[in-house]
Amino acid sequence: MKNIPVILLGCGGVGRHLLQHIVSCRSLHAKLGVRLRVVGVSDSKSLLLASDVFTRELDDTFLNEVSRVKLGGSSLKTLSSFGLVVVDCSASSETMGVLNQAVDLGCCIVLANKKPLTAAMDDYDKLVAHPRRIRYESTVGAGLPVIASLNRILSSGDPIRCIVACLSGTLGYVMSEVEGGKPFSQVVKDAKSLGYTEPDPRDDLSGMDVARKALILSRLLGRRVNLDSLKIESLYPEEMGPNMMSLEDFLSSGLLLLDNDIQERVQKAALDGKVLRYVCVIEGSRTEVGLRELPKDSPLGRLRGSNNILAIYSRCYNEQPLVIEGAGAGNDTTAAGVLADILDIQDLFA
Ligand SMILES: NC(=O)C1=CN([C@@H]2O[C@H](COP(=O)(O)OP(=O)(O)OC[C@H]3O[C@@H](n4cnc5c(N)ncnc54)[C@H](OP(=O)(O)O)[C@@H]3O)[C@@H](O)[C@H]2O)C=CC1
Ligand SMILES: N[C@@H](CC=O)C(=O)O
Repeated sequence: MKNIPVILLGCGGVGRHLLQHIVSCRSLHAKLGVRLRVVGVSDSKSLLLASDVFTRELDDTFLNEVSRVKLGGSSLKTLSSFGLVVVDCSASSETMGVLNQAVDLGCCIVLANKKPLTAAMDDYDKLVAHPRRIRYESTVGAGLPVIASLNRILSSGDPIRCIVACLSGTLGYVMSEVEGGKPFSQVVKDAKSLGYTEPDPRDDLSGMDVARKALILSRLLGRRVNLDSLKIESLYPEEMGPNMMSLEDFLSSGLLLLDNDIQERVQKAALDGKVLRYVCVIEGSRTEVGLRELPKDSPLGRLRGSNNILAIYSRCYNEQPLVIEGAGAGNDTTAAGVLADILDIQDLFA
């Protein structure tokens, strides 16, 4: 039996679901000859570690208790009486230090968190220096096989010319719901409660979350670019940003101020038989993300709900792109993608 020690950073929607998946897949993993030994779990305030991370693990009853405590909105501190793959399911840029140390110690890293991969180029280089030891499939398209497919194309020497994609579950859901006449403010809140948005939905509405995904893909294609070189369209004005307005005020009053503008844009597009989609284009040295008016019956225009779609053009996929489409957000599917990443590096464990 292979033992894979795991430390989980971040135990919110995705992290909690991941723990539940790990516990419920015990018999499946046993058949595969693998055991995921969760030796540590952290939230923003505490780190729970098994008493000896080399020989012990947090047992399943305790992992279920961790999920229950986090579902109830409490801090892991409440369980602190109770010690490798380092799994980052936080949405924080502050995990970079721990991840760097993990790299130095030769640990494996699995990320749902996009921020470490979109930090400065030097930090990125260090993180991905050992490609066999890092997986980050869920950072783009949640559980969809986006990174794996791109890696296969690239490793076969097939140059990727262009990627056109809708990469935000939140913005996909929001745009297709407002088409049906629902107010923008309402559907953004719905997307948050469905687990599609980032902890602060302004990360989605500013285009920043899509830009991070676009940057991860651009860097995967070998481009030495940073976030500030991307063209990004925000759906709200600067004065509603996190530095100027609290999240509570944005959700309760700021969002309402955006309803009319979005409705007008949706109606204007509809007059020409078009719909609005938040699109990412990576072509040559250009990487940009923003709202586009697209024909209703185009592949991107037909996209519904939180689904993502990517069309990849290369020498082999020239006229007809390789298309990847499916659920692109949600705690469950994201956690499943993270779990698959952990299993994907099982060959590195005895
Ligand atoms: N939901 C989705 O559809 C998808 C999400 N992702 C990514 O998954 C990640 C997690 O999302 P989600 O679960 O929804 O977010 P949540 O806000 O629900 O959870 C984030 C967790 O991270 C913890 N945390 C915050 N800062 C730190 C830190 N410095 N060290 C350790 N833990 C920390 C929080 O602690 P506390 O509980 O104390 O606040 C919380 O437990 C995000 O990066 C997101 O972009 C990726 C693809 C799809
Ligand atoms: N907030 C993101 C979640 C996945 O990365 C989205 O809406 O796509």
